[in-house]
Amino acid sequence: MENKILVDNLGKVFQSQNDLEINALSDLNLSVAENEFVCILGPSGCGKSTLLRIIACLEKASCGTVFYNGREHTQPCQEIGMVFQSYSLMPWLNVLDNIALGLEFARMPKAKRMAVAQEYLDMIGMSDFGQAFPYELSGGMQQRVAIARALANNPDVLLMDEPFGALDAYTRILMQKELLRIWEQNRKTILFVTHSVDEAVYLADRIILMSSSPGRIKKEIEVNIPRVRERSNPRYGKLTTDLLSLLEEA
Ligand SMILES: Nc1ncnc2c1ncn2[C@@H]1O[C@H](COP(=O)(O)OP(=O)(O)OP(=O)(O)O)[C@@H](O)[C@H]1O
Repeated sequence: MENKILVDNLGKVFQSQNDLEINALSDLNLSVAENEFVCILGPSGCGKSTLLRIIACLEKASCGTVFYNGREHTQPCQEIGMVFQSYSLMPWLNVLDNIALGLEFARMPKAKRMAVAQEYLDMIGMSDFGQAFPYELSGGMQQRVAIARALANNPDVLLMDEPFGALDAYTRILMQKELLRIWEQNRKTILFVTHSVDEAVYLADRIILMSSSPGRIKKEIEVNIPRVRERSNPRYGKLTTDLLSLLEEA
């Protein structure tokens, strides 16, 4: 399989307010194949968000290179979409206009982009909320809209930074299923950051376990459990337990 994303020898040092150096990422090498679903799991502060932000070109690396489709990736682009931890909706736009925002930037005609936005609104189970404004929605609903907005742009690669962290358990499971359905139907490449071992085991083809100070890759684990994965499957339970103990050491 071809590499979609290749991260070569990446390092990131931040300068703190009191001029200390924070070694956020060091010696990081990672490849994500076309159509692969990769989860990044690791303790708080190990550099997961920084890694995603560098891949999206929202942050500069201190050293190393990111390649997209074999070419050095140096500028944010529509083909690589990102969903953040916080909802990041435009408060002055209603839900449909928020979802259609990227399509407007891409100069899609209004009628077409509204139809696409409605399609994704239906997908997230919020068909009747197109005219609502973000302040009228719960946190979980806002995050679903942010996910619909990212998907509506039809990116080739989707970078997702703990996108379901703020959702209630029931909605989270629904969204996980929905994301897998979309990924299988559209064969996207997904790099997904999560704190949840269960979420990583449910979603990923491969799990990248990171350790902190400095953030680096500790282990890569292929998840060879057929989908749809059942949480009652003993292999699911065993992998979850193994990952939890690895995380304790991370
Ligand atoms: N803009 C910044 N300036 C200074 N230090 C930063 C900055 N952004 C991140 N850091 C530091 O870099 C390290 C990695 O942060 P990052 O947010 O990438 O971790 P994370 O694994 O995503 O954490 P969490 O799981 O809690 O979201 C942390 O020590 C953090 O304090």
